[in-house]
Amino acid sequence: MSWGYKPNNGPQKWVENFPIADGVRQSPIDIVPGQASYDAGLKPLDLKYDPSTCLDILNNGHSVQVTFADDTDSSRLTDGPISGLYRLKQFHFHWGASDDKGSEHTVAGTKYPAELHLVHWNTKYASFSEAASKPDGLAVVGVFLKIGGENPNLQKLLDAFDTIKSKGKQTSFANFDPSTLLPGCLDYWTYDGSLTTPPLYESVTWIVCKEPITASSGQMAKFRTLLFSADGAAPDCMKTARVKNEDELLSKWCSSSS
Ligand SMILES: NS(=O)(=O)/N=C1/NCCO1
Ligand SMILES: [Zn+2]
Repeated sequence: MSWGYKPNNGPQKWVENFPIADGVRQSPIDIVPGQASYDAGLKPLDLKYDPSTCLDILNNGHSVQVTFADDTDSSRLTDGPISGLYRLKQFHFHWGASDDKGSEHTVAGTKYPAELHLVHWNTKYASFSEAASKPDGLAVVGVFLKIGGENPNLQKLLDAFDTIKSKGKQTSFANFDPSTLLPGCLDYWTYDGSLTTPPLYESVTWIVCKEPITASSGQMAKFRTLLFSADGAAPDCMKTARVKNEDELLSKWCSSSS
C-alpha cells in the first residue's frame, strides 16, 4: 500500500517506510514571526517564469500538480536565500477538508486553508531527481491561500479539474504563468527543511512568503472535488496536508527577509 493521508497510510505512519520522518530538519513547521531573526544579508527573491515552459496538469493521487519543462533556465529562481540558479520543476497545492485548515506550515499556530508549493531544483546537479536528495538540492517557495475574493488566475487551474478528477489523470496545460499566483509583496521567512511528502528528503531550502494570496470559499471547495482514488474505485475526497498533531508542531529557527 502506498503512502497517503488516511489513518492507515498517513503522516503518522510514514516513518515506517521513510525513517527520515524522524529526522533533524523535517517540514512543515510552525513559523513564529516573533522568534525569526531578521537577516540583512538575505536578498529579495528573483523569480522569472516563462509560461511557454508550462506542460500539463496532473492528479497524482496526493495533490494536483502543474509540471514544467526544465531543460532550460527559462523558469527559475535566483537570489533570496539561495546561491546559484534553481529551475522550476512543478507546483502543487496542499489543502484541508474545510476552510479552517489545510496549509502545512502554520504562522504562530494559524492554519490557512491551503498552501501553494513551487518546487525548484539546483542546477549544480544534473536533474531534479539527482538534486532531490542533496542538502542544497531543492528550493520550494510556499504561498499561503486565505479566503477572500475570487482569484481569476487560480480559476484557470480549477477549470481543468473536471478532466483530472481521479488519481492518475493528466491533461495538457499550456501557457500558464505561475507568477500570477504570487503575492504582491515577496517578503519571506526561510529555513532549511525537507519535503513534506515521502520520501521526506532533507533537501529543501524553504522560502515561505509572508503575504498570502486569496481564493474564494467556492474555489477552495473545488479543490475538495479532486479524488485520491482512481477511476471506478470508491470515491475518496483528497485532502493533502502533512499536519503533525498539535503538540508536535515544531517551531524552528527561521530567518526573515524583512
Ligand atoms: N510538499 S513538497 O515538500 O513540495 N514535496 C515535494 N515532493 C516532490 C517535490 O516536492
Ligand atoms: Zn508540497
